[in-house]
Amino acid sequence: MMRSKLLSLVPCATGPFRTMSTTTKLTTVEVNDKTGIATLTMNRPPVNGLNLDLLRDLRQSIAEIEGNKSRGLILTSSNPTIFSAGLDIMEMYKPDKERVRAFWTALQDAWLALYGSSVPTAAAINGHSPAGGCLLATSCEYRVMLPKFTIGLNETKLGIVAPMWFMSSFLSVLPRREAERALNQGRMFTTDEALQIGLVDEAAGTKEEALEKCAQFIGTFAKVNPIARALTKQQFRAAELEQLESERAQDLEKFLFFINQPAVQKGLGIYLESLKKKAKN
Ligand SMILES: CCCCC/C=C\CCCC/C=C/C(=O)SCCNC(=O)CCNC(=O)[C@H](O)C(C)(C)COP(=O)(O)OP(=O)(O)OC[C@H]1O[C@@H](n2cnc3c(N)ncnc32)[C@H](O)[C@@H]1OP(=O)(O)O
Repeated sequence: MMRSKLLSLVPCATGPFRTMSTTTKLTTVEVNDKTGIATLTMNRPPVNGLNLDLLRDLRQSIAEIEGNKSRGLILTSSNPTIFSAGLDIMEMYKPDKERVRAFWTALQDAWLALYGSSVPTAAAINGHSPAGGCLLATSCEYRVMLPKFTIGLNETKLGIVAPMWFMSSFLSVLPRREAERALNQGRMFTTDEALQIGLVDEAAGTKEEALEKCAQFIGTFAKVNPIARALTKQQFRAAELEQLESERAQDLEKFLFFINQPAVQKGLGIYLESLKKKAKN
């Protein structure tokens, strides 16, 4: 994919300074040349639905951030009210056989890249973050969320099941008892509830403040040897990463089998209709 490079002056909390910015249609990577921190912004209107293209783009941007020696990665959204609406249901509803395989593979790749990233990661959750959106946020090491939005793994409410590795990310943040209950209930947490339970680390009043708090978290590693930090993180996350690596073919087949069940297709169709009806009103 062609990626246009440009230098831009962008305002930020500590004043305007130069950032190196790489833009594709669906994500933007901006590296602050003072802090060395990269901001990875999802930009797929209307709701940052994670489709094949956005997932591939995300993975490519994560690789780029690791390759350009950034000091950290902050994941956020260009949409003022939605971090990500999760997986694009259109990829799973009446799917094309080949595309849906590529879609799930791209999701596995994006998760492996983000959860296993060698750089410190933080999510500035500047909008709603259901299901796959929550997966992205909980794959990061730190979360700062804006008020009056919701976050959680709501899969059971849609009649679908979050795979083991979705649960791994959730479990790396929440105690097992809380994670199990929330997943079984398909519970969406408000910002206040998420803060209280520890699903997010901090609240912020504005996106700029959220980005600043994420940058402060990444700054806590300034005096830590980066190789020792990266290896320590990878040791913590190795079991979950290796599990998906070694079972990704079976995971794909399980997904395909499940998603092609008539009852699952019917449920997704009804859910899509309800979303569209709500959007019209
Ligand atoms: C044991 C073996 C297991 C194997 C695996 C089996 C199964 C696989 C499970 C996979 C796990 C799934 C993870 C997911 O992420 S599923 C997606 C879940 N996401 C949601 O439930 C969110 C739905 N969306 C919303 O709640 C809202 O849209 C919102 C994000 C809160 C934003 O609200 P608002 O600003 O009011 O926007 P609208 O609702 O009006 O939406 C605008 C248009 O966007 C369409 N939309 C919204 N979300 C999605 C989506 N996720 N996918 C596709 N399209 C979406 C919506 O229909 C509107 O479209 P329209 O303008 O054309 O009407």
